[in-house]
Amino acid sequence: MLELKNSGLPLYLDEENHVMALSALLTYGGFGRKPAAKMQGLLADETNLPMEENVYDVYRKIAFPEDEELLKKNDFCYDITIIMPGQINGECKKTSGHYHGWNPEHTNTYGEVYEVIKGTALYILQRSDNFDAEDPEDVKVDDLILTTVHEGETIIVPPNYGHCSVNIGEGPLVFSNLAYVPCTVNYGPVKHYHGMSCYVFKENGEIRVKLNDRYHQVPKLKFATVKENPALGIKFGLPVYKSYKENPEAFRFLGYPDNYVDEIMSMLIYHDELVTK
Ligand SMILES: O=P(O)(O)OC[C@H]1O[C@](O)(CO)[C@@H](O)[C@@H]1O
Repeated sequence: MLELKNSGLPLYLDEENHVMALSALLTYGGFGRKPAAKMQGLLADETNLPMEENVYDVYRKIAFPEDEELLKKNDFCYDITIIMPGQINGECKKTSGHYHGWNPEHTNTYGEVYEVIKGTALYILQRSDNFDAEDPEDVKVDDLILTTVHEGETIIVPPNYGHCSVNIGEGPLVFSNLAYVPCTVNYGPVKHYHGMSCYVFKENGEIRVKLNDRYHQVPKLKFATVKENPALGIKFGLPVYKSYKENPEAFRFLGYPDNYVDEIMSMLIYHDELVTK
């Protein structure tokens, strides 16, 4: 069993089947699995799909009992996703991809915090101001950023961006999310276009990106990595769970996104090429 030290929590990974074990000191609210069968309609090539093969697991609402009250007060949840290693017909394993819904109290949708505990993540971030258009054919993607996040680093998924997590490393990708519970999730537009605006492949160890031609128009790809922002509780090397516990007020942006959009966007560092390692 490998201790998932970057989480700062007593969590352990079975290195053979990539199932996570939680110490009995922690409570958790449930577990969900997405095998390839449940990813149908989202993958680049679905020929001879290995239906039973696991793509990812999500462990929801992890906490120490003494922290449950604080999480409940802020309406936050801390979950862990494990994306399995490997590819399906060359495409790196990934989550379904979704947008967060609008909320009448805010101009911007909710963001969320993703902390890479083990492995290397590529987050596909795509902004659409009309993702909820009545006719999904009208949906327009205005910005597309492929953001690489290394082990021990954290990204704030910016408000208004649909997001999909891709495992580009060799082993499993383990990441946590700290998110605002009342945030609604919209899968429809991503499903309509058979995935996000691009697909990520690994061929002979090289990462390759292919645009999804079901989208009528895809903006120029941008490539990014991330930087920390202690004012928003994001300090690399300091587990998000711990950072939140020490300074819950720093994470106010999760429930009140409107005043933080520019600051969150400024945490992305742009590059000319995709960062793969
Ligand atoms: O399968 P779903 O619902 O898209 O969830 C995938 C991801 O979304 C989250 O719920 C948060 O955005 C994560 O917990 C998980 O990685």
